[in-house]
Amino acid sequence: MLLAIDCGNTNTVFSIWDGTKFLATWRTSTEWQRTADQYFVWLSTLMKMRGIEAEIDEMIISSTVPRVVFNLRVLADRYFNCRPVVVGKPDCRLPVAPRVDAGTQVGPDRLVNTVGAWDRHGGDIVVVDFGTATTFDVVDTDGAYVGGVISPGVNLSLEALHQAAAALPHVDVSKPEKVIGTNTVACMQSGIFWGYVGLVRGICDRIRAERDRPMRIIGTGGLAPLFAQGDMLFDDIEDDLTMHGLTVIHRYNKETA
Ligand SMILES: Nc1ncnc2c1ncn2[C@@H]1O[C@H](COP(=O)(O)OP(=O)(O)O)[C@@H](O)[C@H]1O
Ligand SMILES: CC(C)(COP(=O)(O)O)[C@@H](O)C(=O)NCCC(=O)O
Ligand SMILES: [K+]
Repeated sequence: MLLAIDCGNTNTVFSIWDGTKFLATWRTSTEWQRTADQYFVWLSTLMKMRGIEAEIDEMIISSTVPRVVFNLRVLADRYFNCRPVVVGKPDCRLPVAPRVDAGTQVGPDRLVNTVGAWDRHGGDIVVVDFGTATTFDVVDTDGAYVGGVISPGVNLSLEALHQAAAALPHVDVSKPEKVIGTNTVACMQSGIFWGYVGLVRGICDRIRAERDRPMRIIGTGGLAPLFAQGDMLFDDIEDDLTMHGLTVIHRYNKETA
């Protein structure tokens, strides 16, 4: 069985696969101090509760936080007796090499999104991923990652407002009834919601214009469905795109070993 791990700056998602069959997924906060033993206790408890008996013998990791990879490698070695494939490391091959400036370290999550989108839809795609940052990953006609856009994440922006302005409270993101807010919270929610709708729309339009061809827009991340209520932003919303990409990269590395 394969354990695929997508470690973002806020949350780490574990998912378990029997070949291409999805079995289960669980989410924990990202903390680089967490040890292999802690991961194992947490994961094995959840697997037992779900009645998943078979043993994990393969692992793939994508991590935007370099420090957490050490303990995840220990987890693989100590408990699953395997050597993980780590996206972004020289010994992890990608189906199509990225075309970016020499020396650039592309976020592994963005490479994985690109591979997942290419496998499902072919090329000429933009993946919009609502994580800690909101990223736009552009997939060329041949499936290569050819760059994109990094914007501040939705919750990060809300938190920054709260931190920097004494009179602005912590608020959760939601779709406001009206654009013109008549209280502080409604004003902030409008700024974030309609601001991000405009940001996504504007950046995607400019990417399409720069590439001068139709591009399919795929939204992913927990907040994609919320922003899709504001405008026709996405052709598809695929919550499992990063995990799918991880399984594709894992299979590719196995087959080309
Ligand atoms: N369905 C959701 N509703 C509200 N907030 C969400 C939802 N899904 C994720 N978030 C928030 O969005 C932010 C990014 O989450 P996540 O996608 O896990 O980021 P990352 O991949 O960078 O770790 C976090 O602050 C998280 O709490
Ligand atoms: C842009 C990111 C911070 C997004 O991370 P996330 O929101 O998924 O935690 C991450 O992909 C990253 O650290 N990228 C490195 C720079 C780059 O992709 O060009
Ligand atoms: K992500």
